Amino acid sequence: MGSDYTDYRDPSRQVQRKGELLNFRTMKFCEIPSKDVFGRCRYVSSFQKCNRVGEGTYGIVFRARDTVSDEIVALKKVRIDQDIFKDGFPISGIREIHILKKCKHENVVQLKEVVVGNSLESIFLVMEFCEQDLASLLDNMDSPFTESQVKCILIQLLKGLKYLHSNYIIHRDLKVSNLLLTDKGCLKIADFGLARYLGEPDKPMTPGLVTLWYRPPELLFGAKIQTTAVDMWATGCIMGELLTHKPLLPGTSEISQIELIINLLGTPSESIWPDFPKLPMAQHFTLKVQPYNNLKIKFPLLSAAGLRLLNFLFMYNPSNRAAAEECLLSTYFKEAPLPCDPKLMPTFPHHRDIKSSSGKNAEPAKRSSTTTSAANNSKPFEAGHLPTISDLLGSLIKKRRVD
Ligand SMILES: Nc1ncnc2c1ncn2[C@@H]1O[C@H](COP(=O)(O)OP(=O)(O)OP(=O)(O)O)[C@@H](O)[C@H]1O
Repeated sequence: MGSDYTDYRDPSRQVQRKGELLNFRTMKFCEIPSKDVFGRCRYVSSFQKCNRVGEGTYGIVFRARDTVSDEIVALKKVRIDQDIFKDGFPISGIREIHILKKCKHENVVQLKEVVVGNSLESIFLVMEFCEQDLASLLDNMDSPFTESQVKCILIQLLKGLKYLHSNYIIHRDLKVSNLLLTDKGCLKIADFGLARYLGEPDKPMTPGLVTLWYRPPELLFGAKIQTTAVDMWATGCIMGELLTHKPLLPGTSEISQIELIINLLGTPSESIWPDFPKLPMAQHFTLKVQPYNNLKIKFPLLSAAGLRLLNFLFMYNPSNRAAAEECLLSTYFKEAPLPCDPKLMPTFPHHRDIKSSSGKNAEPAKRSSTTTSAANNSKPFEAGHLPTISDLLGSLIKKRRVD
């Protein structure tokens, strides 16, 4: 390695050199291994914005056309604001790039490239385009999914999760709006802004991250360590939502979320969950006593195998909760009605084709990227030196440190 590993805190050395990255744990520069260099980023002006398809906490997503290849893609503008370095790790956008770059599975949304606008903060993820997300689909469907469609969706979700978990990636924000569906019936897990590698970082993870309705009891009771079981609880909530066509546990606060869980599954106890009394919040709450598991009442039409699967996903003790691989072996997927083939999933009307609010649908995406105040304050990239992803990450980290 040719890097001199100079300490970042040396004031004469605070500029990242080409091909280097600041390791923010050691605060030293290190050379980027060639396998991790993604190539030069294109400008976002190579894309023509068609319409906005979604907006989440961390970014706006557009349907766009690659003017070079003519391909339709999803362009997610990464929102770069105050949350950099929050809980000791760079912003969600950087996490998302880092993790998605490593993922290659048909049930995980594919990151094609990262493109840049006129400023350092203007960064876009170019992803394969998916015509639907399950949240807007559920909101707009006249009749619920059939059970065989639900099974088809669940199997794909579980395959995607099996891949992620076997690669030590925890998604941490599974919910219907983060599950995309192509017109070919292929489900893709998206939005890796909160994803983490299992066991990383060393310090405890923030417990309040997973969206409330999908948040598992261990996080509600303040567990600091998160495992892949977090995603499996969310999978149980998604299974319930797909079957009943409405959110299963729509709590309005952490307390009401805990109450809804207890109403459905009974009160947790040390006998079924030995670590429970040790959790920080377990000592603060006096829990309502509810001795019954009401899953069978909530899902009267679900087969015994379906109920077994749901119960396995809803184990209070995260160590006993079903793993994705185990769920895929469930009898539920082998009994009638059998899961439909993804190719036979119906094509649903496209509900998200909202016209861009500016009314300038065919404007190049670059236009919108230059209107943010952050963009206006920033130095444009020099012509002839398009950054690499590593340059971008390094610049962002440096900027925030200096700020
Ligand atoms: N690849 C894609 N193809 C089509 N639509 C997409 C794609 N990625 C995201 N979307 C749409 O944009 C919405 C928001 O995207 P995403 O969840 O990645 O953003 P976010 O800011 O991280 O959201 P959240 O608030 O859930 O954290 C999704 O619900 C979906 O409707």
